[in-house]
Amino acid sequence: MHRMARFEKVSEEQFYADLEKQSGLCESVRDLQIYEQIQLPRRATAGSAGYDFFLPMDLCLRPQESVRIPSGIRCHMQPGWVLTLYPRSSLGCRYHLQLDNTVGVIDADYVQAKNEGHILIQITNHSPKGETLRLSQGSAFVQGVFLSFGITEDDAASDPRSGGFGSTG
Ligand SMILES: O=c1ccn([C@H]2C[C@H](O)[C@@H](COP(=O)(O)OP(=O)(O)OP(=O)(O)O)O2)c(=O)[nH]1
Repeated sequence: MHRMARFEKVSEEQFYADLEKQSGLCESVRDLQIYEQIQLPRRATAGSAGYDFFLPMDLCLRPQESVRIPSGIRCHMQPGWVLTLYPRSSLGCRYHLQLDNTVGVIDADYVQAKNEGHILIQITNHSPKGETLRLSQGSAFVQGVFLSFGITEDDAASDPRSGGFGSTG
């Protein structure tokens, strides 16, 4: 097994700055000191591929509602690796919970971005039965899998990354 990455929390300032931008979330957590309780992603079993990401706050998501969740997490990776994010199967099956970008792609150089590489996770509750999704703080809600990748023989990309979500055009 390759050991090529390290999760850590973003700074408290960065976490709350990104949280402030999410009006729906902020109402309920403004006065709570949730930064201290953020947990690093972890695997549930010795053979799991997925690192569970835990909710930094309680979540109530009505049918067809979306939210961008600041995970509080950044990830250092060695070159040649990418972290991919997917819904947990249990939530996908019951609520058809989806990442709005279908799969999250966290690049190794994102950790150097101006926002400290803060991993943001945008999800929508597509419940076919019109159920509201309620999860409490600390619940696992998505999973991250590390993948290795190759590049083309004539690849010459050299620009540094400064942001995410469309920052490179
Ligand atoms: O669910 C996600 C997906 C991406 N990102 C961050 C990490 C990633 O490295 C960066 C850029 O993502 P991506 O390359 O998928 O988006 P893009 O629209 O192509 O943006 P860019 O031009 O910044 O590469 O945004 C997240 O925080 N959460």
